[in-house]
Amino acid sequence: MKHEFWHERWEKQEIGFHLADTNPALAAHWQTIPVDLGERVLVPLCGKSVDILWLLREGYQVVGVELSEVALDAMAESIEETFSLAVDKQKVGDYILYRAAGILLICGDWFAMTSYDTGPIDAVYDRAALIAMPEDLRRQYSEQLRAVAGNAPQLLVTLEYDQSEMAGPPFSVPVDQVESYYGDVMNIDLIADKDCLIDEPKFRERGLSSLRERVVRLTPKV
Ligand SMILES: C[S@@+](CC[C@H](N)C(=O)[O-])C[C@H]1O[C@@H](n2cnc3c(N)ncnc32)[C@H](O)[C@@H]1O
Repeated sequence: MKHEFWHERWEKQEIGFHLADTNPALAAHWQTIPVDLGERVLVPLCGKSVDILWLLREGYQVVGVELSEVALDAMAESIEETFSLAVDKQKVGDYILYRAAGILLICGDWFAMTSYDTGPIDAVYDRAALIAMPEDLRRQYSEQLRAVAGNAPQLLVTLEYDQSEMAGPPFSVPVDQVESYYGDVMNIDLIADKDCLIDEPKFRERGLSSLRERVVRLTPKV
């Protein structure tokens, strides 16, 4: 997707993907990810996800990457309110960095990011990031994730539906596609699979006849 598409979503607040509450899949399954408290969790394409607040509350450090300054201004405000701390915002090179103890939010293009920008990553939480990418960008997204986070374990929430019934985003990304992106170096375990069309009237209105949410755990092959 062009950057303009996402900037416009945030300017117009057309952000149907944003959840007011912690994603139940994160709360239910994060403990199955081999990462210790205090370690650094990367949240690519983070928007203003309240899942970041959950990870911080649990005791992890968080690195978020997001294109939209509107989103990260809102994220920084929630962090300040929730944890009563000041988030420092500074333009550094091509990025705007938001920093506080244990928190780094990078405003910039994911595809330009390096591991030098993010620092070392111990685990990844991908909700609505891989599935926000059209098919022609998905491999590049996964290669970028591997470049930035190496083989860090990952909790990935994906959706599967008949792509001919609805144009994304979100796009349908079946588990075998996840396997094709990461399976050479990661074990791919399907840890939850639910029919979620009943909870998603807006997708029913967009023409979907079936929608499954799949939670996938990726751990490095030894
Ligand atoms: C579907 S939203 C998901 C946001 C968040 N993960 C959540 O669960 O609410 C995708 C996000 O990716 C951001 N994004 C899209 N392309 C990007 C890029 N190239 N670099 C950084 N962020 C990007 C968009 O601005 C948008 O906030």
